[in-house]
Amino acid sequence: MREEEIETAIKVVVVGNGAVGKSSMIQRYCKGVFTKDYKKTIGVDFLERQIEVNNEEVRLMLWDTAGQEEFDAITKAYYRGAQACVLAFSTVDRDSFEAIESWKKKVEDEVGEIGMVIVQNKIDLIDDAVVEPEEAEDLARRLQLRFYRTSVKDNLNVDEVFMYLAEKYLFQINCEVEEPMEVPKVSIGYGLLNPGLNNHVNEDDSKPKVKSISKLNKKKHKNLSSPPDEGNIKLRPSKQRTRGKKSVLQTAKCVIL
Ligand SMILES: Nc1nc2c(ncn2[C@@H]2O[C@H](COP(=O)(O)OP(=O)(O)OP(=O)(O)O)[C@@H](O)[C@H]2O)c(=O)[nH]1
Repeated sequence: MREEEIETAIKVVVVGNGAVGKSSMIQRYCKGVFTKDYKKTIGVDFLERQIEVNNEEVRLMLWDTAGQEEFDAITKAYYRGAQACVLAFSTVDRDSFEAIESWKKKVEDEVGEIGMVIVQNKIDLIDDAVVEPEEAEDLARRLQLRFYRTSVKDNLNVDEVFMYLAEKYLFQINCEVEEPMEVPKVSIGYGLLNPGLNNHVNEDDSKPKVKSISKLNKKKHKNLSSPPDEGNIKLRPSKQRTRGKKSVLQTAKCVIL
């Protein structure tokens, strides 16, 4: 098989307290839109986007999970098979910041150690911030995770978050892609120093391929081998997601932090 025929599929779960902007982030990234309306996610939702990383086609499957504890039993079943994770909190919600570690644990309890990133969203509301910049940076340092500040509203740093996770994952499975961006694990001041970066919506640029699965509509979800209440969610992307081409997912040989 020629190398260019191989396509990688990465399951990314986006977790964090309610209303931190998880759904908005995924919608922004996959559809290029932002809406001010808040519609609580019930259970899980799913979108995907195909991107190119280091000349390699990568299909990102982004799983949007409900932030409310009442949905924990449902959402954690969907963590299984995840290869990367966004831990999100909001600039204007102290509780959401303090919950980051417990979100990390919830995901790791299901899937073990995977590539993760901490995201402080709603940085456009920095004037009303309830988390000191150093606190967030300290947390990221302590957990040894890359840290991004984003504004989904202003489309700031959203692409960078997912690109980082994709590059990190490719590095892990191929051991030949360079670790992205030679910056410390805490990527601070990014959005603040360069507020013009990516602050516009341009759907044509990204030409995302979007496939949505309505909330809790499991039957339509071709990626599942069994419904979540059976507690046995498995991704089978090789044929489904790669149109019959072999996935490189099984070829993992090395791990980096
Ligand atoms: N100002 C500002 N508002 C944002 C931003 N991102 C999201 N929001 C708003 O925050 C609210 C909650 O966003 P959602 O994306 O629904 O939050 P969620 O984390 O998916 O919430 P749950 O489904 O309850 O878990 C919405 O009103 C969004 O418009 C941002 O970057 N800046």
